[in-house]
Amino acid sequence: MTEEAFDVLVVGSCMTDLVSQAPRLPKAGETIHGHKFFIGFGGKGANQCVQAARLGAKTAMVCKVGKDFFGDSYIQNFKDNGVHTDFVGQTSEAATGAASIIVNDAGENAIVIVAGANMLLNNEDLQKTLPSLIHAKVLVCQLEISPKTSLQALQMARESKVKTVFNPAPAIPDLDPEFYRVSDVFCCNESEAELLTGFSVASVEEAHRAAQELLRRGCGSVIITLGPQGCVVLEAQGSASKHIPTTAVTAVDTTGAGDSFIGALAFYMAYHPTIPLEEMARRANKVSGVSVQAVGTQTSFPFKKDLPPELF
Ligand SMILES: Nc1ncnc2c1ncn2[C@@H]1O[C@H](COP(=O)(O)OP(=O)(O)OP(=O)(O)O)[C@@H](O)[C@H]1O
Ligand SMILES: [K+]
Repeated sequence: MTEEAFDVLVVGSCMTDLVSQAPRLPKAGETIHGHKFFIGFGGKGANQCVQAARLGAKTAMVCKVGKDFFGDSYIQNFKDNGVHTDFVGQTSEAATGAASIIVNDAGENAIVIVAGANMLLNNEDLQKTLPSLIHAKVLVCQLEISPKTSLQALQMARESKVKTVFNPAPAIPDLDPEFYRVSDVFCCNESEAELLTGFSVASVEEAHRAAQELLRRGCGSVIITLGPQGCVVLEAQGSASKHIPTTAVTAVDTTGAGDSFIGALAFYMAYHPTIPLEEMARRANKVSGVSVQAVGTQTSFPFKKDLPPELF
């Protein structure tokens, strides 16, 4: 067992994106020629971990990949990004998570996600992280692995007084209410907030109302991200939520913006724990605002050296 100290631990998913660009989406039974193909590293957990690492966080990823080519190359990708891979398991029982994506010239897509090895990450894997987990500053979880494993990880962190960030994505309507109680920061986007609360979240005003409802369910604080409108932050019971607007940028590709925001938030919680959550959110807006100005997911995430020093 390793007992090296990691400040940010992410328990979550790894997915290999297999992207084909074609003039149109093929019909059932049809084969067509596309004009471009590329492989991307994705998965919400891995994306968030890579963004935190690029800002300078000492991170470890807790996940499961297949004993296959994509699993090997994902482990190399973590190493290339300075993410520790001590807790990346490889299984021969399932393939590395993959998303086969077809994008047509109108920018529409058709996607098949096979979660594969991600769904095999279990309690036994979490127990191996315990010596490191208890010394971590922040633990981050999402819902692209078994919800049971995510909840267990959040509970373990709570017991060790490690700060928890929970990103309920992709949202499930019947989320176990315990998730709220184990989240120090519950951070979601508009559509996730809508699905979870049943409220419409189409404006800043409506986001304020949804944030109050999510907080009422027991989390420590709530952030709802609002794309070009920044985010809404609600820090504690009885207080008012604040809108944290962001600077207008020319968005090229918003894929991964939410993950960039959460990775940055985890970085600030680990390394600047005394600054107010609103200020962390203001800075995370800036980091994710950079990511929307470049194509791809991890390829668009900024490094510390690309960002203004006042963010650190
Ligand atoms: N057009 C934009 N201009 C500036 N900042 C943006 C823009 N879009 C997103 N952001 C930043 O990224 C953060 C997260 O974006 P968003 O709320 O769209 O998350 P998301 O829906 O999870 O993203 P995605 O699903 O595209 O990864 C926002 O809070 C904001 O700070
Ligand atoms: K992007």
